[in-house]
Amino acid sequence: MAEKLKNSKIIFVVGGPGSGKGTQCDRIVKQYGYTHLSTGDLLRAEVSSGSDRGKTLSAIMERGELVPLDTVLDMLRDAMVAKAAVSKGFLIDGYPREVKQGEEFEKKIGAPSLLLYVDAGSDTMVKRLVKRGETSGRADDNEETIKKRLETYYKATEPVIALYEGRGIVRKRLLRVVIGG
Ligand SMILES: Nc1ncnc2c1ncn2[C@H]1C[C@H](O)[C@@H](COP(=O)(O)OP(=O)(O)OP(=O)(O)O)O1
Ligand SMILES: Nc1nc2c(ncn2[C@@H]2O[C@H](COP(=O)(O)OP(=O)(O)O)[C@@H](O)[C@H]2O)c(=O)[nH]1
Ligand SMILES: [Mg+2]
Repeated sequence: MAEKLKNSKIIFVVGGPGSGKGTQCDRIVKQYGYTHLSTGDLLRAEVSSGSDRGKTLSAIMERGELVPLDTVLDMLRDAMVAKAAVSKGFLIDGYPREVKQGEEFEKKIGAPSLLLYVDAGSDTMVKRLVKRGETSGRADDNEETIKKRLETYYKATEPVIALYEGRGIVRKRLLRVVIGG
């Protein structure tokens, strides 16, 4: 376990593509001052760096698939360690994406105190992502990749929510009720 992260408060933020994870995290940061780390953003930063590793990652992301667990967990841990001294707590957005990711995170870093489940229907998610794609410049915000991302989400990520529900630490936010749309 990373020694520096031993006493950190950890909140997992899980939800489908376009469900509003990033939007909710921004609000929580404003209110509570937590540190927001999005695995998607960390991966996109690696892609932008033009490294060989970034090229491999980019191809996987454009297919709407999950990148290898070790890659994403190493990146996430480095980012957390870098902020450990100044952070009141971590909002981990987009991780775990599969049950195994949760298990490995707990072995190497620690247990979450909460899982925030950002829920939205698939029609809503698709609509938002297509709209976001008009300006986001993200290679995966196109209809074909969006479809694949949704499939990956329902198959690999939904079981994560059931796992933590069993522990009684899931909180659900119905965004349509909170903000509308
Ligand atoms: N924890 C992870 N494990 C494996 N692959 C990941 C992980 N996080 C992100 N990725 C990869 C696969 C995703 O399709 C891609 C983009 O992730 P992300 O930015 O979280 O987009 P998303 O489709 O879940 O939601 P959104 O675009 O709404 O933020 O990066
Ligand atoms: N109408 C509406 N749009 C939202 C809401 N939350 C997020 N969005 C929009 O939906 C898109 C995806 O949101 P984002 O926070 O990036 O979701 P993420 O992919 O889960 O991180 C963005 O264009 C947001 O502006 C909401 O509650 N209502
Ligand atoms: Mg996001």
